[in-house]
Amino acid sequence: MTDAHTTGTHGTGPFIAAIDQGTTSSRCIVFDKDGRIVSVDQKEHEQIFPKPGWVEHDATEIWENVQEVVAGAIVKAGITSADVKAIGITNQRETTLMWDKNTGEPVHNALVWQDTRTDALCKELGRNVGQDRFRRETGLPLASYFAGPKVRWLLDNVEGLRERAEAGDILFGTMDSWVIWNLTGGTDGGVHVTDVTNASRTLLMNLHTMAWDEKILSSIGIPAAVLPEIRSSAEVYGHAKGGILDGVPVASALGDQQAALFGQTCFAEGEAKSTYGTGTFMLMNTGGTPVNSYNGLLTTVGYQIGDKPPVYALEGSIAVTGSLVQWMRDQMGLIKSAAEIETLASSVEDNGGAYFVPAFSGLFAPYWRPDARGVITGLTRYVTKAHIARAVLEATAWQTREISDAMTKDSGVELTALKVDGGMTSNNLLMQTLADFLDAPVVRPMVAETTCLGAAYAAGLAVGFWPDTDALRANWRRAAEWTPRMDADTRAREYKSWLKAVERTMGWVEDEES
Ligand SMILES: Nc1ncnc2c1ncn2[C@@H]1O[C@H](COP(=O)(O)OP(=O)(O)O)[C@@H](O)[C@H]1O
Ligand SMILES: O=P(O)(O)OC[C@H](O)CO
Repeated sequence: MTDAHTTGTHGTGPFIAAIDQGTTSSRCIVFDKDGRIVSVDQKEHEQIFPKPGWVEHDATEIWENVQEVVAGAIVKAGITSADVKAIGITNQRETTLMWDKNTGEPVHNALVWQDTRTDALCKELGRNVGQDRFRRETGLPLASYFAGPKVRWLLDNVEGLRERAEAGDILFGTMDSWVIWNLTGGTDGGVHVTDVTNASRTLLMNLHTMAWDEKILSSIGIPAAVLPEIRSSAEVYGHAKGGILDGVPVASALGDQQAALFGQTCFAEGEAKSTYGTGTFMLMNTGGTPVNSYNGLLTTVGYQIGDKPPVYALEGSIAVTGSLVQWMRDQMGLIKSAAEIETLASSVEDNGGAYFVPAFSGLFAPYWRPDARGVITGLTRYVTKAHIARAVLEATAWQTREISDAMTKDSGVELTALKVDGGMTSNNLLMQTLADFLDAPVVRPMVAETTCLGAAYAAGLAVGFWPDTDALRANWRRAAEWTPRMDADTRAREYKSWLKAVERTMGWVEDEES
């Protein structure tokens, strides 16, 4: 397992600690009042692939890692719990866990957001209940990506679980709920809560009332007794019990993509960010009313600060971006490190006619097609591995362009600049390609850890560490900017070829296989 240990400039206290429980790792970052990083600790966890399309995490390992990285970050910062005014939580979204509230033991590994085992169940629910109902009430298409069908799968497949759940012994939560419950005492009085952003990814929360939707619960077949209480994203849920941060208020929870929106200070309607990690997620703040999507985006909650009204967002989710680079490294052996893809792709002028659509687990936004699978198209003898490397980077940029087009159609807002963050943004060629394909500037902030920063900001607001969102805006500083250089004809021609390549992915998996 790889661990990252970074210690930045020490500010003067007090501080806010943020925990990011992500898909590949858990990390804890301590921030000072200027939003600067004081210390970081990070630990990866095992990715479990029991069958093709199935992805699981061991939640006990994750909770152990969380405790370790929290202690690591606090020790590296050279501070104590007295210096930490609040803890914020952010997390991989949709990943679904059920555990026994009397023992604290998970009943099964967590089912990860990428897991496609509920495809058939979603089709069945679509036939019985209707796609439109889910879209209308929850803002989401009925897809295996979301938590609700995963809960139903666990209830149907773990022996005796439904009876235990109906008897009130079992709790369900996304990773925010699991971390907060454990942090606040677990079996010794842990609080069972989630926030509006995480709840908005379950297919179970009504987007208009911000409450669990009883009709949907009964149509999926989930007993209300397992559900956490839905709270705002920034308020004190409880206090840490035991551990190095004993007594510190636990004061925020946000899904990681919403946390990045918050950390990028996209507080005004029309402001958008895109985060480039394992997958890529573009979110646009749409203000106080949910905007329906007619172009394959998700309507979701952006954040809610205490008792203020919720702020909504439109989201374009791309399942495979950074993980395609990992695939080139680990499965294909064409590069030795993720960073090497830039050197390889830069050794050629263009893609040599090749297009790579990484529909490895179907296509997410804007298509939502579980039957799609990956293709490399346009191959001739001319094409080298360098052209393929270029096509890999272009795939991320074109998928962003498709989502940006859908956002403009749904919101009426033209993208004037895109704020970016995440591991892939260290790739200059990718960032330039993105500006070229979007025909808009791409800007990266000084603090690239926007996910943790957003959770820290929300926790800090909840305890009065920062007075308001204006104070947070003042901390945002630009570190780099890429401006478009591609001529309009080339862009239009290339986009057309990309869209043709996307068509080739569809319908690969026959109904019964998917
Ligand atoms: N220089 C690079 N060029 C392209 N992709 C990169 C580069 N560096 C890292 N990545 C990709 O970024 C991802 C890691 O980013 P990160 O933001 O830490 O992801 P996550 O939070 O989803 O775990 C990996 O999938 C990796 O392949
Ligand atoms: O943990 P990440 O950064 O891969 O983010 C995962 C997303 O929250 C999935 O919806």
